[in-house]
Amino acid sequence: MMSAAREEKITVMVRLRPLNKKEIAANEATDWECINDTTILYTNTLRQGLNIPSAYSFDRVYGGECPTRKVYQDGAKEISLSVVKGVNCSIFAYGQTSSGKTYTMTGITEFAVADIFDYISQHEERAFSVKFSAIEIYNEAIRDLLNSDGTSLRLHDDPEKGTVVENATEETLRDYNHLKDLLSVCQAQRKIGETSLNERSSRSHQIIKLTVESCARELLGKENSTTLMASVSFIDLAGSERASQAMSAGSRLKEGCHINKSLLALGTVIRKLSKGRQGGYINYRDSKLTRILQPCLAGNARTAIICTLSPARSHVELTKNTLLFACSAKEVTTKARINVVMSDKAMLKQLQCELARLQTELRNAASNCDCAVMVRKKDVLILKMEKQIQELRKERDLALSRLEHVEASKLEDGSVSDRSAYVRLHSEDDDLKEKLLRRLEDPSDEYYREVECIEIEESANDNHKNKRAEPKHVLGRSDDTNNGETSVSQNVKLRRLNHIHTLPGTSTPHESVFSDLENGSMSSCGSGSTGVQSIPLGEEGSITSISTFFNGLMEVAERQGQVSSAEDSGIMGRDLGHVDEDFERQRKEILVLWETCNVSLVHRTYFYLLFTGDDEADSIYIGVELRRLLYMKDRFSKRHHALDEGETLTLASSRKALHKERKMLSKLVRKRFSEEERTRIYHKFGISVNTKRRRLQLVNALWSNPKDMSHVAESADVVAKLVSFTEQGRVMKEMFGLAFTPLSFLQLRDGIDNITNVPRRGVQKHWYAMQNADLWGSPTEGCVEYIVMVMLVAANAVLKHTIYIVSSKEY
Ligand SMILES: Nc1ncnc2c1ncn2[C@@H]1O[C@H](COP(=O)(O)OP(=O)(O)OP(=O)(O)O)[C@@H](O)[C@H]1O
Repeated sequence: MMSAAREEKITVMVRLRPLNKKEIAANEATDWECINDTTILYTNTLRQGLNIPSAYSFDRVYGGECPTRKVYQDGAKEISLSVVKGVNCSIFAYGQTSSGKTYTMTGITEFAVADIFDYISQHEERAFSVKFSAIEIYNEAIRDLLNSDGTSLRLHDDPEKGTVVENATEETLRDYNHLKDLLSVCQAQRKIGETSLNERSSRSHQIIKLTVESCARELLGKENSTTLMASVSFIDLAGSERASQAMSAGSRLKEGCHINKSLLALGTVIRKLSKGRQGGYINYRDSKLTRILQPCLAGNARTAIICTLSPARSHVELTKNTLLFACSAKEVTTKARINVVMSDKAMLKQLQCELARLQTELRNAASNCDCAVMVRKKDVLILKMEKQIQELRKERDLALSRLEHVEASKLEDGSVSDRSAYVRLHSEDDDLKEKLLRRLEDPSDEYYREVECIEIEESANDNHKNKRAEPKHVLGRSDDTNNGETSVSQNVKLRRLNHIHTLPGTSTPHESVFSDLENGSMSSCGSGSTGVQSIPLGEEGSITSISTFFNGLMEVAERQGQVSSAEDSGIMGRDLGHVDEDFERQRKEILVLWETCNVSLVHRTYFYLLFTGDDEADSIYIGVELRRLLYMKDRFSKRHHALDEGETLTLASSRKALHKERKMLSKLVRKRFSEEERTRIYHKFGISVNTKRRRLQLVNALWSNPKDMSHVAESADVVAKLVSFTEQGRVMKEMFGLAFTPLSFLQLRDGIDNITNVPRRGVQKHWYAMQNADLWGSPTEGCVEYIVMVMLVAANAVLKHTIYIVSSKEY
């Protein structure tokens, strides 16, 4: 295991030796001067042809008088002692022959080893071992300096350690004296020859290597121990030489060629390394020297190079070459690390930590990618949908249980003995119903006459004739008779209700119901009309309950039955032929608004089929429906408006409810239509009979094009059949959530049917309007207004029918 790499430049030092005896004897001049600790000057400007001397700067520059100890202390000690802390390092000397490499490196090695031993002695808490090995590269062959058999050693490229010399002898150093002995052996073994420049010229590159291992004593021998291991190399290169100067021949010449060749390779590597990435490919395999030195030059090691110089003018070219090499070397960077060797257990533990770290990284990476985010979002969506399904199931069960409760109540109240009897009751005596309907729709019947029952109070600025105008409605009385006591709300006033049919003899009805009629304060708006009817109100002017309201109606009906026998054969007049353009326009507008406001399909169907304009009261309903829808649309369009207290209907909730309704309707398709009918309907709505979800597609297509009147009519037909519109049975209740409406409503409706046997078709739309008024009820102005208006109109209509039936001789 290795720590993070620490990049640093190779430390380059220059050491200028003094002129030796031979040179002095030869009266050699010197042109080199160390002007400070870092700069050396070539002072022979004449020779250079320059006006100023050339200066060379390095980490340290040492003149001839400088002892080796100082060179070691200043530049090599700190690096060489890195070995005891687990960092590889190397110190080597480069220079021409006889420049003082061996002289320098011998001293450096001894000082360094001495300091290493000093360090070891000062750090007893750690157990150290120092191993010594020494090789030389002679004529491109590697020799073991601790082995005298002269066998050439091979180089091996280890994936972890890099290039290693195989089978080199390693001696564990016992002490400093042991080192001295070994150095002597090496010295004796090293190829040294005499040249004209050096009596003891080193003819090989020598590499002395100390490998230092240390471990904390307390962990010694334990499985989880860790060991620091590094090596320091002291490299004494052979000197570059000129054959002419060295006057070498024979074996010396051959040695010189190999030396120069390997030094040339080293110089090339250094030069390329100094250029960084621009240096191009570096072939360390050009020589054994560069292969072995590779870690020192560009790998896991701290390195110091001491370039030795001869001061003699006669060697100036080689000296300059050395300085050029030094200049390149100072640009080279190495990456040293602390080398830790782990025991198996420590390694296992460390690998486990590493595995955990990588797994965390992988998880983090996975969680950051889009795919993972999408999967998580989908999971959340699935959970949400599952929750919704559960809630829908609960709602369904609740609705079914309430429905059963309602039906059970009906069976218990004695009006019908069983379910079949109930159904029969609602479908029997069609002849009678038809007769009654004919009677109701008889245009010659002038039983009713048109009155203005509510005063028109149009604003002068109102360009919309009446139905879209913002109303100021007053219930049951005109302004001139209204003292405010009977208004439903101070703010809710009926401004206008056109063409409401009322009974001509109801100008003095039951006092508890129509007090206004009783006191004769009816406005006489409208030609010849006298009756203004008020619906039953509570003490504070509000509608107390539907029951009260209905009871009032029934009382009026009873009185009418007694007082108007002479008129009962009169006219329940309606202008059936009057379906004005305004009505059609509003109807079309409503069709579009239904779609915009996600109004229930069943509601649309009922409304469409019931309010066709064949009854003049329909214009009231249609006007009110239009106002209601415009109000809804307005509320929906205010996207961020805060819901008023009690307001629950929003665009989203309406959309959701419509979606729910469509799903429910889709479940009825198979039940209500034969296969043949289904095929025909699918075809009509452009749905393939082979599509899996054709039923849902069908209900989705229903009422989807409000501007196509034939589509609207077909949609209404289909929905009417789906919900058994003609039977008004169970399905209608499910669709409209009648299970949630007050029970009294159902009882009232069934009551009036059963008691008076009023033809269903004639009153059902009014009941429908009333029921829906209740369902839509909320404390918003629009809805209250709507409820009041609808109830008034519906009550009037129901009253008409009731009175008619009660007073009818046919009944
Ligand atoms: N700094 C110095 N001070 C005094 N004497 C020195 C110094 N450097 C070298 N010498 C002497 O110079 C001679 C040559 O030195 P050395 O053998 O170390 O050179 P070298 O570079 O190793 O040569 P080669 O490459 O031929 O082996 C030796 O006698 C040595 O004692």
